Amino acid sequence: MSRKETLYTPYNGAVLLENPLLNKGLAFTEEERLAFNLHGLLPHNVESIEEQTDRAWKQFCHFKKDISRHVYLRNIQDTNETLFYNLLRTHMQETLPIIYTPTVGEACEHFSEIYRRARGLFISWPNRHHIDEMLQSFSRNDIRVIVVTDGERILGLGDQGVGGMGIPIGKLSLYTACGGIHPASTLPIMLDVGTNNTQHLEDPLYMGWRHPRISDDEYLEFMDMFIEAVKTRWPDVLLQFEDFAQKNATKLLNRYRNELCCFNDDIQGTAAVTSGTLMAASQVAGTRLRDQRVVFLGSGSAGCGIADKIMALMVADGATPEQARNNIFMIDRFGLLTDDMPNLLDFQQNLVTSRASIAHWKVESSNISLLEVVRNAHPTVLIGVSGQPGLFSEEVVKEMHRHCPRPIIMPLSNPTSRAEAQPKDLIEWTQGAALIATGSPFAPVFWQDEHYEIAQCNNAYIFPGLGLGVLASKARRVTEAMLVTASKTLAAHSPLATTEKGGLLPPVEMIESVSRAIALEVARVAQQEGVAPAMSEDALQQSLDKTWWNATYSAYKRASF
Ligand SMILES: O=C([O-])CC(=O)C(=O)O
Ligand SMILES: [Mg+2]
Repeated sequence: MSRKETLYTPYNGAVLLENPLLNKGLAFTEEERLAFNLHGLLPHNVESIEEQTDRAWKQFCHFKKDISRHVYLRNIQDTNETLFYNLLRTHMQETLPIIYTPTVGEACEHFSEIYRRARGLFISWPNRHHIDEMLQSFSRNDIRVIVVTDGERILGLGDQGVGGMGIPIGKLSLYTACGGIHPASTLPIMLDVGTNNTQHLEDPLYMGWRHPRISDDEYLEFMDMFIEAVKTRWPDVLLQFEDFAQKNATKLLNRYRNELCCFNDDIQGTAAVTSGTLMAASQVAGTRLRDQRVVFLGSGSAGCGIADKIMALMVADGATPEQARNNIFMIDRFGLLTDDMPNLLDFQQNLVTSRASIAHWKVESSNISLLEVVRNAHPTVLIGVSGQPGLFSEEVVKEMHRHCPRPIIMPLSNPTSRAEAQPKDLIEWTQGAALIATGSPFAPVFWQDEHYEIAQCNNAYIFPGLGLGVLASKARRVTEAMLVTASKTLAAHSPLATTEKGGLLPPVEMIESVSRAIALEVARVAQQEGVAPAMSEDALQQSLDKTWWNATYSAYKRASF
């Protein structure tokens, strides 16, 4: 952990209090108040960060609605970031669902209503010829992590236009709260290329560019301009793509993955956390990963990203590529994806089921439903990435359980309102046998005197640690092997798999320590893969400690401009 250093700043008086990265509020000491002309601007008492956190926590509890709590927390973030992160770290379980999934979804939908103060960069299509200037004039030089969205597929809530900015802000809060990345080195970016959401377009309060979305070649040109500008301004930055529409997500990742250090969280982060959870669940169920039969409901870029990753892991676990392929079943709204279907998307081609291999199945029509797949394929794992609530019905789940003693069921769609099933129903329908992981947080289930922790299989278990590992090792790329090691490290921290108690994944209070473990492994693999400079183990540890930011105040001394 880094020691507190003295910070030299030229700012003083009200300007110092106005800067959320520098403001300490009542925690400015007597000497600092004198040196920085703060006397008179603050109430008399000097407080510790613990006292400030206590007050903030009481105020937080005073708000009853989640969205009001979100607005309150965001306000602290925009006034005093150190306090914000100390509050988050002190009350992780209560604050994470407010600042992140699920409440961040509501915050995106109501962004223009709840907006208070600017944060990050808004780059709109009409300003596309000034992207370089916008980045160059951005006041902080040492940006090391960017999360960017164009707001087109916000969680399972669709196109939120400029409101999508809530997601990069929320994700970066977790980079700091869970991954120890200094808040001054993070930057949320919203690429405003319009919106096709008529409700927003017609809303007089809507704050974004009021125009239908730019698409196709024009859109790609805009993205190219943005990426070029980022590469010029911050060539070593880690860029995370977040909540882009399915039609663009894979395309953009493939277009830029060799251009700069980047990854797509919905494709790769979700795949990594799901594979890690599946490894842990397989261990609990007493089965091998290579023997799982996995049904996906939802065949978009996220579902296919997970499927690709699981297939690769099955092969690493001893299956032949064909065996692995035959144990994966992808379903979209037209039913099971089969090799005779027209209009398959690029990333689906490798995942379709061959008609020949299922010729013996008993089905009613050529569109094979989820229930029919479950009846015929006898899956051991059911993964939901459909954005459609309730599709893991009682009939489907009971049918699955008839052929599988410990069904692994993951309704991953976010936010809570989009989950494919409610954990309490899954427990009841399977008489407590289901191993469950959801995308959004769910309370534990009590059923027949037993207590079941519900794991939150959310990419929040991966990206903060991945980011920390990339920064500490100075990695230039995010490779698949780095993501695999993140999954394995997460699985190794599963309470249920290692101690037979608790949930499939560690509680959120432990994300911080899990992130550190993931960071170390990611950094080691980055070196092995040759995408990070060689470093001794000691140097690596030191770099990790140095990168880690604690939410405590530095001592301030005056600097001249
Ligand atoms: O934000 C989350 O909670 C997980 C995620 O990336 C998504 O659902 O798009
Ligand atoms: Mg996302």
